Amino acid sequence: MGSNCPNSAMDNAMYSEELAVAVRVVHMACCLCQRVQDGLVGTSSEQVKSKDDDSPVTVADWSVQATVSWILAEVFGSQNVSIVAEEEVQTLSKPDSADLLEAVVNTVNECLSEAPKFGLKCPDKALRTSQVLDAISRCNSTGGPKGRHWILDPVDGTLGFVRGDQYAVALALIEDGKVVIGVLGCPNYPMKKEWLNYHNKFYQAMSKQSPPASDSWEKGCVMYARRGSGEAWMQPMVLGDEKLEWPNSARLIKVSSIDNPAMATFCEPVEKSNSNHSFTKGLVHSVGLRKQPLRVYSMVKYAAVARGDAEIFMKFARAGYKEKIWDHAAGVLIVEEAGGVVTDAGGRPLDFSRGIYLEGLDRGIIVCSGAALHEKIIGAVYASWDSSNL
Ligand SMILES: Nc1ncnc2c1ncn2[C@@H]1O[C@H](COP(=O)(O)OS(=O)(=O)O)[C@@H](OP(=O)(O)O)[C@H]1O
Ligand SMILES: [Mg+2]
Ligand SMILES: [Mg+2]
Ligand SMILES: [Mg+2]
Repeated sequence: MGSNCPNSAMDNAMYSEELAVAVRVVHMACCLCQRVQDGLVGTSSEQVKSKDDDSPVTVADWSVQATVSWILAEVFGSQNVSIVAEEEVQTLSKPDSADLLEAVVNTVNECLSEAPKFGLKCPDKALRTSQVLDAISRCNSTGGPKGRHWILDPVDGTLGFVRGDQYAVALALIEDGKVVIGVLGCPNYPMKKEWLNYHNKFYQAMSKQSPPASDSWEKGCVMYARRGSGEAWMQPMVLGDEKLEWPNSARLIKVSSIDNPAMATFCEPVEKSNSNHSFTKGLVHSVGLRKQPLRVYSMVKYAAVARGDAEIFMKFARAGYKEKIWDHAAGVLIVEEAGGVVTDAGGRPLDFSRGIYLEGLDRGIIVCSGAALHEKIIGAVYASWDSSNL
């Protein structure tokens, strides 16, 4: 997987600066999110808003989008950078959002002031409100089949984020419709799965051990991959107050080698409204999976498959829902380069070339550690679809 790119050597040289900047800015974003989440959990916060579709958005979502947008424009030149990202400024610009906007501006400036620790340039002076709003609203590209586009989900799994649980920062680069770089920051997904927080459900399902006593443990991680390299990497997340020297240490990650369904772990979205749990229950049963599903917020599900903590991730959204490219681009590339297989339920690769949606997606998304499990799942979808009422 992933090594079928004919120009891999050339591509490696071509994307090295983009990858280095993307990894660094995702580390910065992870620190930002961790600070906001620490301040959010347990408070009845005014810092969480509802969007038109009732989904949550927070200070962290806007602040990460502004920070990443500002850094990419600074390094590559704003006229050269096209960014497709989730958030808009409407809610933030409303008169009754003045406090929220102030919190975003402060959060962005605090984060950007730390850029030099990550080997990036910080602004000469703090950004003004209008500059922060510009940075957010500049991310209004719609991608497409030609040219380079950055794809950003500033906080994926915002629901998990506000609940003090798993979430991810996802940044990818597509060129001519193909994902060429993927970076996934997972601030609550420790380097070792045994260290998952004892209070979260993911931990309870995966581990029976106590979390480490030390507070300097590697609580979060950042994963990344470059198309065609056949390699995916993971670094410990850097805590904001630590002395840091780049390059950060990275270790190779690989998908699991388990291909026996009875031994395999399957993950899926937490919310029933985001994926049909009863349909996957039937599939899982017919394929012979025995373990309870791991319900995890966000693209941490891709991360879990990429580093071998789980073998399968499936998502079947309700009919009519169109998956967005920022919810998948980084995760798909990292899983593929780590040796896994990602397709729609018809067995076709996901198409990132057609704007902000994964147009033409056949029913759902199937992510597997290997071809054998993947074939079994696709076969089971075919066998059970007609009777599923989906
Ligand atoms: N109705 C519906 N159906 C399917 N998918 C939806 C739906 N609504 C939202 N979303 C998108 O799901 C993203 C979160 O997906 P997850 O797999 O993490 O789901 S869950 O939070 O674990 O339930 C979530 O990403 P974020 O908004 O970045 O959190 C959404 O883009
Ligand atoms: Mg998302
Ligand atoms: Mg999001
Ligand atoms: Mg959202």
